[in-house]
Parts: sequence; C-alpha cells; structure tokens
Amino acid sequence: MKFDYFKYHGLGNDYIVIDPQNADISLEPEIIRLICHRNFGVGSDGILYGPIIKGEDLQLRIFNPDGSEAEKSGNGIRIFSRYLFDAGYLHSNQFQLETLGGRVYVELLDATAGEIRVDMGTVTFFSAEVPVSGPPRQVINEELTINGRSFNVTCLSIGNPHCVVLLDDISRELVEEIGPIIENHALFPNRINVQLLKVLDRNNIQIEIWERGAGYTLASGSSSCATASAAYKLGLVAEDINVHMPGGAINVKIGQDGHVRMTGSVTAVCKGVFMDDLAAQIRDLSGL
Ligand SMILES: N[C@H](CCC[C@H](N)C(=O)O)C(=O)O
Repeated sequence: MKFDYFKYHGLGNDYIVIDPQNADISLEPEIIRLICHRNFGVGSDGILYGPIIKGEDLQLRIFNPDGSEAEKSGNGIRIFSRYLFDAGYLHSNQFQLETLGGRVYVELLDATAGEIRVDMGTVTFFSAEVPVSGPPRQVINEELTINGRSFNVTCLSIGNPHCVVLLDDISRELVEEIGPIIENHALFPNRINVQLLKVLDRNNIQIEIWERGAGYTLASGSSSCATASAAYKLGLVAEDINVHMPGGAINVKIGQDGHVRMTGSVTAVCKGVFMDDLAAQIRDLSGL
C-alpha cells in the first residue's frame, strides 16, 4: 500500500514527510496550510518534501505551516534522514543532503533509536547575509525596543535567519508576546526565527522558540545551533553546548573549522493516507 504521508517528531517539533515517489501533490501554500492545520488537516509544524532525486544528490524542501518555504530545518533534516533510512533509500549511514540553505552532512549514529548527527554548516552574523536591514555590520549585542522594552539581540544565519534575545529569565509567555513582533519586524526583510536565550553555565543553555511561519514550537534544531553559536560568539559558553528546550535537549558542537554539528533524537509517529474528503479539498485547491 502506498502512503501519502509519514509523521515524525524531533523533541516534539513535528513534521509530515511527503515523498514525491509516493504522493502526487503540488505544494501550493494553501495546500500546505490545510495539511498542517491542527484541526482541519493532519496537523504539524511543517512539511518535509523529498527526496527530490537529482543524479547522486538527494534534495529536501522544507515548508512552514503558513505555507512559506524555509531554507533549513535542523529537526527537519534529522527527521528526513530517519525517513530515508526507514524507506530504504540509504546505502550508508553517512550521506549529504541538499537544502535551499546549503548542503548538510548527516551521520546516522543509531538510526533505529533515532540518534542522528548533522553538520549544519557555518553561521554568519553579517547583516547582508542574515539578512538584517541597516548599515553593513555584524549584528551582535544590538538594542531592539519592543512594546517599550529594550532587548539585547544578536542575529545570524545558519542557512535560515535567527534573532537571539539574551535574557536573565525566559518564558513561553514572553516569547509568545515578542516573538511575532520580532518575526515580522521591518528590520528583517525575510522575516526571522526568534529565540529567548538564558545561559545556565559554560556547557548548558535554555531557550524558548518562536519560529518564522510556524509560531511557538517545543524544539528547533536550527534554533539550537543558532543560539549556541550566538552564546559562543558572545564568549558566554564553551564549544560543546547542551541546548535545553521544552521538548528536550540537543547537543551542539562548534568545530575549530567553524562548522556547527547538532546531535539529537527522532521519533517515528505514524504513516497515513489522505481520505476522500481531504483529498478532494487538496484537488480543488490545486485546480485539478
Ligand atoms: N523547526 C525547525 C526550524 C524551521 C525553521 C523555519 N521556521 C524557518 O522559517 O526558518 C528546526 O528544527 O530547525
């Protein structure tokens, strides 16, 4: 039986995998919004579409539940790597994937247990590359006023953009208040993912996450890499950092080569088919 989708999560950050070899779906924004909807669809923090096979290369496209496309997703890459293993695509436990935000290198440490390491590449703090509006600069320890309160922000890209807010105390309430304002702020032409960062010690940080195009999530791999890199840039942590999130922890290592390597788990949830009513809605939305 062919399945239309597979569902996995990385520390509670859940994604639907749609494989073009299995399912013939055009991923228009309104179709993505419907499938990801927690009440009217399957429900998820996004869609992973692939593998798109180009010769030897395996490409992954990543979509947020608002229908926008993300350049990179750390949990998404780990989840997709587990799917490739489960679906029998892999001939090795080490391989590379193409994403909109660049090539990443994956190692299945223990695939069935879902322990996967990803070299997410390098980060940049340069405004033009994040991007952040204003004069060309590294965006480090800048002041940003939201709702009359001044925040210290450091912005960077690891393929997708992140705004890290350094605080002594963090909470879900605060990230849900300022996250959407920062996400859509005029400073960020492509919008931005937002994290509140609390440094616990030289090897442990705690974050709360507001994702571009997704909202509050329990965990985020690219956010883990971005916040660890920002804390390291600010001299607040060592190069081996455990990132603690509401959904669990991810280990991030910052290499001497500048590459950021993330290790975390993946949980397989279910596989399914779109039943007639939803399939008809998808067909209507795609104009078929
Ligand atoms: N949950 C993802 C983040 C997706 C990033 C996406 N929201 C964007 O627009 O960049 C992760 O584990 O990295």
